[in-house]
Amino acid sequence: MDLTINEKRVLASLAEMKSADAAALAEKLSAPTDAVVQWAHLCADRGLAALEKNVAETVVLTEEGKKYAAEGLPERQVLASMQGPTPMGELTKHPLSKIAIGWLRKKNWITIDKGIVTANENVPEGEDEAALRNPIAGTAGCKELVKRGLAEVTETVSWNISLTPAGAEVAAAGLDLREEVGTLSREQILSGEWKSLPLRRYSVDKLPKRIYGGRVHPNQQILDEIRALLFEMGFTEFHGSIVQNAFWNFDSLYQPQDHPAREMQDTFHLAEEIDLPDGWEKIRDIHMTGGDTGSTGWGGEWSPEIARKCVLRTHSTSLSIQHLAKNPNPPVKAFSISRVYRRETIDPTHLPEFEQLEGIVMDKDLTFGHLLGFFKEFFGRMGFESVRFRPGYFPYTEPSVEPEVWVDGLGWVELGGAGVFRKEVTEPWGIDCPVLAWGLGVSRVSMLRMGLKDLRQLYRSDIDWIRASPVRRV
Ligand SMILES: N[C@@H](Cc1ccccc1)C(=O)O
Repeated sequence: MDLTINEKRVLASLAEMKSADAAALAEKLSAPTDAVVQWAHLCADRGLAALEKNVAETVVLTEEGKKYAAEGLPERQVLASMQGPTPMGELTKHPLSKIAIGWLRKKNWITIDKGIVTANENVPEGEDEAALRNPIAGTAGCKELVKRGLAEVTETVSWNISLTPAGAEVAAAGLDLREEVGTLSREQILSGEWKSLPLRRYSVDKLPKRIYGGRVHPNQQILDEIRALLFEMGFTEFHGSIVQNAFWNFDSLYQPQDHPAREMQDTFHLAEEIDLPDGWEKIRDIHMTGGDTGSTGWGGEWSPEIARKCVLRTHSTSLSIQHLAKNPNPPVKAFSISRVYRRETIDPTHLPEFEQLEGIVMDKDLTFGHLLGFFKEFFGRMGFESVRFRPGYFPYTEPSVEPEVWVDGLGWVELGGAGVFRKEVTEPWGIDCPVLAWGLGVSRVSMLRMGLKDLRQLYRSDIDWIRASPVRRV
């Protein structure tokens, strides 16, 4: 029989003690009682020991109960305070009257006649009062106290453990009580000593404790995946400052200075200003008259002061146009994953700070069809099978679309905007071939990939969620 060392120790001690209380056995074995009970149960499973469970109830008075044990129950105290027949109005002035009067009536300790309360004669100690003096579990008095919240019953479990005849036999045959060996030394192996050592058995069906190594945050994992995918598709990456002047965030993108997106409630405006780049006059002219692009422009005034004022970038298209201004010659195929900032009321699907995936492709002979084709390919590789396009509007693109992907259970989900940059946007920088451009909400993609209902989860330091959250294909 493959007894563990602990089972053997239990049997050996029982052989001496015959039968023992678990606590006594625990003391003899210098082990916690719980552990000893567990080992005894293992012996019992093999038919070598028998356990008898005893549940003892003990009654403990609550704080309130202790107080009444010293001062008497409220009804007893109020009764004692009465000197002859008392008007009810008078009696209710006693601080304990609220509790006491009900009990006085129920116990029939008083008689009330026309508002006058008279104490009855012969009011002996009740079972509850006796229990208050001497609480004995199980008595009617104690039950009453428990009901009134004056006492609590706790259960203590004790075990009596004894050897069965089979156990006695095993013990009598002799038990090897040497410590089991968990690791073998080189010497023990070479000398052959290992053959006679009591080796600890491995339990192969026990699960080990889970160890959590470090991991990349699931949201970052998705961002990394998107970057890798775009590099694979031949894109380069661009970066830029979070703080932009209105010129790059709005004006260079042919967004009129009175455009609602530029209002206080939509944008974080800063006190700083940044000077306009060389060639800014062209942008002014385009806004006012169309310059020499053939456009009519927006008309009206255009203020360089307004254009200098800084904002937290509201979209990464502000970086795209700067990348193009620096690289006006084809081909350009570049992307950026950047945080952008908008004044949003925080809710499960809106945050004032979120990531955008911005992309531009510039080359001779590119068409709108290439843009749609790119999305089919890109989203397909991201795990979204169906993509469709809804007409959209942006001041800087024509035509414009809003790509949507199909998500089972949600339907069509809008992911951002895209289009072909207008000549009002490209011509000032000497760009003369088509530029496909898009900006997508990456957090949306993350939510869909992780099956999240609340965007905020992505930014919470919720270690359990981070450990458990799978990043899956949609
Ligand atoms: N900037 C747009 C997205 C977009 C980018 C480029 C072209 C067209 C649309 C947005 O933030 O929603």
